Amino acid sequence: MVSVNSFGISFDKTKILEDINFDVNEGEIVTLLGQSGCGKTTILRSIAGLQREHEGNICIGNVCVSSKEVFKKDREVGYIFQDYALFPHLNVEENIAFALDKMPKKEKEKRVTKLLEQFDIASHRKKSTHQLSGGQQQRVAIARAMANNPKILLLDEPFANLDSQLRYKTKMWLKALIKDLNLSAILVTHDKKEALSISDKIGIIHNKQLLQFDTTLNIYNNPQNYYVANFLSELNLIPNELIKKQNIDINEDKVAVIEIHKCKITKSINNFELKVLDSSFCGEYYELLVDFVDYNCEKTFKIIVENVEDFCENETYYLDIDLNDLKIIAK
Ligand SMILES: Nc1ncnc2c1ncn2[C@@H]1O[C@H](COP(=O)(O)OP(=O)(O)OP(=O)(O)O)[C@@H](O)[C@H]1O
Repeated sequence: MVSVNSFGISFDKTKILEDINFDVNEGEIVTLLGQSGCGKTTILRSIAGLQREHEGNICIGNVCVSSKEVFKKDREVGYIFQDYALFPHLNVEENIAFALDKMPKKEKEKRVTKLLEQFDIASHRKKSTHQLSGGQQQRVAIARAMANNPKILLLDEPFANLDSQLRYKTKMWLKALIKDLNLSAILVTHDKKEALSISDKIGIIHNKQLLQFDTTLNIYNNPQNYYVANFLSELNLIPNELIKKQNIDINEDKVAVIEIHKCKITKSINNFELKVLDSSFCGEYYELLVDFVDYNCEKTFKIIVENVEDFCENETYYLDIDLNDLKIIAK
């Protein structure tokens, strides 16, 4: 288990993160989500012991690993870097063996062979890393991270360099590996779909803080505020004045949101009069960009339709929604 307690960090006197608290249990995949530069990698680096100057403490099992006296071998951490960080001057098997530098030679050879087979890269063992595809490089990086049988796996954007098909396959394969070995895994990504599909729990980082940390379903269904909700779903925002016209209570601290896929467009008259501003082709569907007549949307309001020929910019349409699908949440 990993336990991050009252963690905070500053660089050049600028606070990057403050009072971050979360736990990752065995067999659990936790994803940290947040905008670029919010501090996700910094948290991973601190857990791996690569960033020792920080506030608070980080414990792995019963050992508090923030102190300078604890060496990397005691941390039992495998780290898969965003760009894989393979050594270009070493071949595949040497890259993996590098993680086992203190092991006796015979034992090391056996372990490397086992890892090459386990991660399906045995036929590439003598290749240099630049002769490998992105997916193969990723497997070498994972094999190297797993070489010392870590209990904790840290993954920084591990699927970023893979095409969508390989990304999906690798994600499912990695999830099974983490569950089989009962590892505690922490994943960093920008991709909300990826986070939702692989994680047991999600933490959203914003403005130096961990805004919300919860199980994937809880955080998706009960977002604490608009930032969290908008990070995890494709949402439309309905102006508060229009909501009040439906006799729904809403104050200035709150906003009314609805998932885009729950919004339809109709010609039947209701209070949500719309004008179509633009449309764009998205492959299997079109996206209509609309706005309310007399009420300005703060954000772009999108509606998915199968066909754009039925809609023209100068005609009046109405938003068709089930009011039960509306969520009133904090701003
Ligand atoms: N060693 C360092 N010295 C100074 N500033 C640093 C250092 N490491 C990180 N930072 C700064 O801390 C902030 C957080 O960086 P970090 O890499 O953790 O963000 P991130 O959320 O992982 O970003 P991304 O999603 O773009 O990878 C950034 O502003 C970065 O410039």
